[in-house]
Amino acid sequence: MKITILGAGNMGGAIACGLAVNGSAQPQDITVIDHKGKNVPRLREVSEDINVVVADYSSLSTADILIIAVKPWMVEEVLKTHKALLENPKQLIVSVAAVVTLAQLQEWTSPHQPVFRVVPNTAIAVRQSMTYIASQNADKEQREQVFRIFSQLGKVEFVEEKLIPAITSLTSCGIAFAFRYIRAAMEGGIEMGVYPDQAKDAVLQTLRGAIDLLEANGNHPEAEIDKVTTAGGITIKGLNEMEHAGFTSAVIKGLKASNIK
Ligand SMILES: NC(=O)C1=CN([C@@H]2O[C@H](COP(=O)(O)OP(=O)(O)OC[C@H]3O[C@@H](n4cnc5c(N)ncnc54)[C@H](O)[C@@H]3O)[C@@H](O)[C@H]2O)C=CC1
Ligand SMILES: O=C(O)[C@@H]1CCC=N1
Repeated sequence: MKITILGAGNMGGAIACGLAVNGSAQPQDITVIDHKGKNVPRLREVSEDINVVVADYSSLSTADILIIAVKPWMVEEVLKTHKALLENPKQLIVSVAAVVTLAQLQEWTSPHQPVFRVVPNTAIAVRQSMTYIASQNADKEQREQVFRIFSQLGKVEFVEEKLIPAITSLTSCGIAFAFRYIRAAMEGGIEMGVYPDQAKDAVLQTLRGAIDLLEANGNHPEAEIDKVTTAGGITIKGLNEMEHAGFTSAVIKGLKASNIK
């Protein structure tokens, strides 16, 4: 199965590396096209067998799966510019471009082309993405093919397209929100006299513990909070202070601001 990835940036590069490193695709079956050469050395370091090409679009016509990983506003242009090479009606067109819809992908390819809208996040670089997929004109086997690719790179779920903007906010943008929490907690720790590296370790292991607990027992987070907050104790003082400063409201507002339909 030949996979061409258009765009060797954060997403395209991470997908190529992830697939090559874990052996889910033969590196020689992966071609990465970028119109600039700056990312080539980084990809070559991961695997010398991946075909990394600069502005050579010939593999578009032979790929079984085309993964489009350019900026959203460039998707229409690249698909239209290279339309003559995209004539295989069975080729799976997979776009990771946020805000590009299935209807647009259909319009810019052909009316019966199997098209996929995929929402990963940057943790795809360490094969820990939460990836959501919506598709149109794809049969069960084609959906399974795309599912298999992304399940090598983290957790995958199929969703209806109408959920994609909210899911994008929670996961693709959400990873940045999680980093911001980590940074804020580190800064608090540093102000209290903890060294930065130690503060980072403390926050990361605490978050890991929180995730493992919720996954192990399936509880609602509030049930776990209840186990921590001793009546009259110190945790509730901290939580209430955070809420006075608008913590929950700030998170919800941020998520909604990123929920672009
Ligand atoms: N960065 C993120 O967290 C996420 C990004 N996405 C989507 O992934 C897509 C790519 O984003 P990034 O990888 O972050 O961007 P990026 O800017 O890192 O990578 C885009 C790459 O495409 C290349 N490119 C541009 N035009 C080209 C052309 N005509 N032919 C070949 N290559 C071309 C650029 O040189 C660049 O290397 C975007 O559509 C974005 O919405 C989706 C989810 C998360
Ligand atoms: O900020 C953005 O627009 C892109 C899409 C989701 C994550 N990064």
